[in-house]
Amino acid sequence: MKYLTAMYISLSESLGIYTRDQLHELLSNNQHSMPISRHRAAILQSRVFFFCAIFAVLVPTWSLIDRLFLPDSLWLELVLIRLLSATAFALLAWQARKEPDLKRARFMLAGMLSVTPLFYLVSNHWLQAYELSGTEQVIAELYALLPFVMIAGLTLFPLTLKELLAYATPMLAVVVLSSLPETKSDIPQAVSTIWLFSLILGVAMFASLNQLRYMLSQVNRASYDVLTGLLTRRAGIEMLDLQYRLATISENNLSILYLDLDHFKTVNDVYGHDAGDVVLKFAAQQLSATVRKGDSVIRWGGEEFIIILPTATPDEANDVIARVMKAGLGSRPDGTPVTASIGVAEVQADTVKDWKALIELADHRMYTAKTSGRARSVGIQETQLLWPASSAQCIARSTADAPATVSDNQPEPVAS
Ligand SMILES: Nc1nc2c(ncn2[C@@H]2O[C@H](COP(=O)(O)OP(=O)(O)OP(=O)(O)O)[C@@H](O)[C@H]2O)c(=O)[nH]1
Repeated sequence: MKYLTAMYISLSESLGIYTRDQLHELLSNNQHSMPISRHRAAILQSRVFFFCAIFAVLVPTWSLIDRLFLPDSLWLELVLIRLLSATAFALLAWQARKEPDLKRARFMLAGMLSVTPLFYLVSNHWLQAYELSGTEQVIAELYALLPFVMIAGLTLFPLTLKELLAYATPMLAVVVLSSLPETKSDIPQAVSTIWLFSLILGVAMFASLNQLRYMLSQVNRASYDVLTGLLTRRAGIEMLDLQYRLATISENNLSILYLDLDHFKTVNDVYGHDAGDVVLKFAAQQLSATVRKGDSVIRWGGEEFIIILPTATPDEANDVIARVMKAGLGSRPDGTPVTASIGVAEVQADTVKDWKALIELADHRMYTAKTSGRARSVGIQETQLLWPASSAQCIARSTADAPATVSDNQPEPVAS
């Protein structure tokens, strides 16, 4: 038992699994965030493209070798399936160049991994019908390596355990079926083939999971802001681009809120950067907790946030603002509420040409909210005062009255 526990620990460490979530991320893609799914789709599709393009050329080219060493009738049969396989690979390569999409990527990979076992089953059937010897025999033996090559190829794709099992099981079935011993003397050969295949499969799964783990850590690092846990600007741009395109294609609305915390600099200046961090972190948590599941909150800059609200109408965007108000953004170290100026823009009423124009518009409206006295939102037609006018004035006053510097040992901000 001790030995098994030690093995489990060392396996978890080598796969970088330290939390339950990390384990779930490796088991299935249910908990993968949008940036991860997008990156994985892009990697899978680009690799499927690469290998299918190579196989589309290599598979028919190999028939020159068959031509030299195999009987004519067998060569003709093999050419036929080589051409069919090459066509399938070329089609897959062509499809894999389309926009990355996880469903499509998995489908392409399944296609790629099925062509070779099918090719192997048919070629094996034909090869068995001939009495081959010498060089012919050697060439025939090379065909038997095809499933091993394919299973080893899994190492090149960052896959979850569920996907690996789904892809590997049919291949394992093909190998078991084609190795079934006809006589007692064939048993050792069959066992060693299946054993070798299982070993390579185990190593391939480990390598694939390791690659997924590495990809997850890289994407998470680039996509999530360390302080707030929100999407970084870089990941946010990808999300905006995607959501804008989805809204245009589906003719749905898309609203965005551009929030900038008011007089935030003074928190840093007066109470120190650490206190500023606490205020920022709390405000970010409040925003995340307020939005719906499909919405995204981005840390756009220092104390600037963008909330993407797919399909939201202006009324629904106002509902989100009302929820933000109800939850509050926390308090500054002096007890005054954290307020924000918000610019609202939307795809349908604001006729914009792309997501950049949408952001510019929301930014412009946020700036209008700032210059109109802060603590309010500005949309296409309306301006709403969100916090009582006294809040913003009070903050402005306290900013002016605040001592020049205060030690870092200030009371932490209190959630409102
Ligand atoms: N503590 C902390 N401060 C940050 C962080 N990122 C940016 N800031 C600070 O946020 C402040 C932003 O200040 P300004 O853009 O001048 O705006 P403001 O004081 O909020 O005033 P208005 O936006 O005009 O209401 C700067 O002092 C930055 O140093 C961060 O990660 N942590």
